Amino acid sequence: MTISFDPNFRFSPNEIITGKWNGAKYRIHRLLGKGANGQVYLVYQGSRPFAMKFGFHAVDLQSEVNVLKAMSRGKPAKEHYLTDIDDYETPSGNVPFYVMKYIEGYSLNEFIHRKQMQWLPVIGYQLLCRLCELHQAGWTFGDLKAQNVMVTPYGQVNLVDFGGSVQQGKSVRQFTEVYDRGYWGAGERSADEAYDLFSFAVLCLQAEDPALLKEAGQLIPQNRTRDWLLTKADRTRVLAEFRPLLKRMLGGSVGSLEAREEWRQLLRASSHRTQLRALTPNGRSGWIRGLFTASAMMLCAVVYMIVSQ
Ligand SMILES: Nc1ncnc2c1ncn2[C@@H]1O[C@H](COP(=O)(O)OP(=O)(O)OP(=O)(O)O)[C@@H](O)[C@H]1O
Repeated sequence: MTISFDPNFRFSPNEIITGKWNGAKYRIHRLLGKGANGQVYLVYQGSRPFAMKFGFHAVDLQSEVNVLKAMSRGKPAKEHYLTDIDDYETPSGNVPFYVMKYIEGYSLNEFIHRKQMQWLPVIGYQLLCRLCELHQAGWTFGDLKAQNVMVTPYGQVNLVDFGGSVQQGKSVRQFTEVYDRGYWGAGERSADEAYDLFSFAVLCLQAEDPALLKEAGQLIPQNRTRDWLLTKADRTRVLAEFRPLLKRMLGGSVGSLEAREEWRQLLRASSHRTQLRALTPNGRSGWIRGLFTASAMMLCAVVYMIVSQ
């Protein structure tokens, strides 16, 4: 019998989880995060780290597994994000879980806080790449928000929590209000590329202006409009060059492949300008200028590597 997992229950460090059907053993290390759908732990199999998600409800966990399986199709086994699906047997019944690649890093908000805002265009590009992969496979991510975007210490971007993902053409079933097109009266809650791109644009605006989430959450329904977001887009600084594209995403008039390509071009052009600025003498004193030049050159090197992949 499969049981619902009690949200207040916690596994202890060093507890061994043995899968009922596949027999794989994992050692619990620590809780990585918890949310509406389940708990995610960092576990080890020998010395290899993995992330293990226990679902509060088998049906929700199953739909996440379906997306992850679809995303792995056609890829070599070593590239699969999903590595095991099983049940954990307890005296009161089975608790379903799945095991995935452990993403060592920070959520988008934490990363920006640590690594500074100039990385935002690079992160944006990689996030668009992840969304394109999903869209090309026929899915919509659905619940795109800063907590569901993980950035590794080397600036690589991954999506986590596919609980809100649905096949294109269906209705979006899990969303977070401020990122939701419907909340802004800007379109249906239907799963399409434009739905994710709208959330992507809001996410970018929020990354530049963290107060946006609170302000937006307090708006009365009549004031929740696309125009309100467009005004915010006009105030972007780090993403100033990306404004027209962000506005088209808010307007639903661009597809994800086109957006990714345009973002790539803009990123490349803005990195050239950063490089020129870093190499041009200015009023900064010696060591400050050295630091500035070094960090600008590192950013440009990363951009070069990413856009030429
Ligand atoms: N593969 C992973 N590697 C590292 N950390 C992860 C991984 N998957 C999830 N996490 C962490 O666990 C947290 C909770 O996971 P997840 O978002 O899947 O749970 P949830 O119950 O579906 O949450 P929500 O209520 O937001 O839908 C994430 O925010 C992230 O910090």
